[in-house]
Amino acid sequence: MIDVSHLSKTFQVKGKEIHALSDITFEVKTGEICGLVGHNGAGKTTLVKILSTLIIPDSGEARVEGHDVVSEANIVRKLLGVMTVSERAFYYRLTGMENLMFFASIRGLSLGESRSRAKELLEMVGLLDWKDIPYMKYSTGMARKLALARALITDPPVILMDEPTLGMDPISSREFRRLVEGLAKRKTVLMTSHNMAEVEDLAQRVVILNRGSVVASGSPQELKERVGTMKLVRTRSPDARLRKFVVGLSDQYFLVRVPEHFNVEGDEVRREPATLEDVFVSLTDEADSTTNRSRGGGGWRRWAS
Ligand SMILES: Nc1ncnc2c1ncn2[C@@H]1O[C@H](COP(=O)(O)OP(=O)(O)OP(=O)(O)O)[C@@H](O)[C@H]1O
Repeated sequence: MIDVSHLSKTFQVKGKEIHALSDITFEVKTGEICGLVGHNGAGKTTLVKILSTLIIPDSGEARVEGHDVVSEANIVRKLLGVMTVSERAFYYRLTGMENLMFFASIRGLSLGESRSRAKELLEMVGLLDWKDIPYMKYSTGMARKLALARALITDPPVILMDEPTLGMDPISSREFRRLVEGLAKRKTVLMTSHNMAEVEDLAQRVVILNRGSVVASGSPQELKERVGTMKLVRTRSPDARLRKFVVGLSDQYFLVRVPEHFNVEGDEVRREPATLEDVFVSLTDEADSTTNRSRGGGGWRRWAS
């Protein structure tokens, strides 16, 4: 179980305050997959880093299986499996098997235990045939599966995944989702993602972050019902308010997909129930490109070694 209560975190950059998280509250129950979504810079990674005990919040509280991530950080680390997109997470020249055995041994397993656990996990994620191949030969999908296997070494009750399927092809990411789904029955899973279809497919609970605040949370169904029906309208001149709803261009017209209650001048093309992507677009501001920093900061390396 993950319990986040009134959590805030501010960074100082060149004398300027960046409110990465402001008064965040939500919970994820055991057996649930929670999708954490938000634009670039919305605060997702900051939240995952706080839960992973890598950075400390300014105020509020976060608990993993009832343990405080700040005062009981050592206990929390043992309860977590963390999967990130960091390319530096594995040793390139070592095989999948050797990598997993290495990480198992630093988690305190004996050589024999490390070998059998590594084999068990490689089988589980479908990489047994690749166990003796160096990591540098792995495809993106295989590398992600190995990262999932590593997160599971100690069979932790809580799994945190930061954009786990980034860069994966549709078939690999579907396979990956089924793996996570199988796991999640016994665990608590929090994953960040920019892929709304993936979140809709996997998550029982969705938390939408906008500029560091929770703008909505609930099941995908609840959130979709909240937005209701969307209408597709052909219009000549979408004003600034409509910019984020533009889904295409046709001849001299813009196609905008807006919630039913929006007044838009133009011809209505069709109406459809809202998808999770519609919910996201409706409830969040446009992405702020200035917050799109490079990823994989030093903090994650603590999990990689
Ligand atoms: N170490 C840091 N120092 C200064 N500012 C930071 C730091 N980490 C994050 N931020 C800022 O905090 C805000 C939230 O960043 P965060 O990485 O949590 O967003 P995100 O939702 O994960 O974004 P993305 O989808 O691009 O990964 C951004 O404005 C970011 O620039």
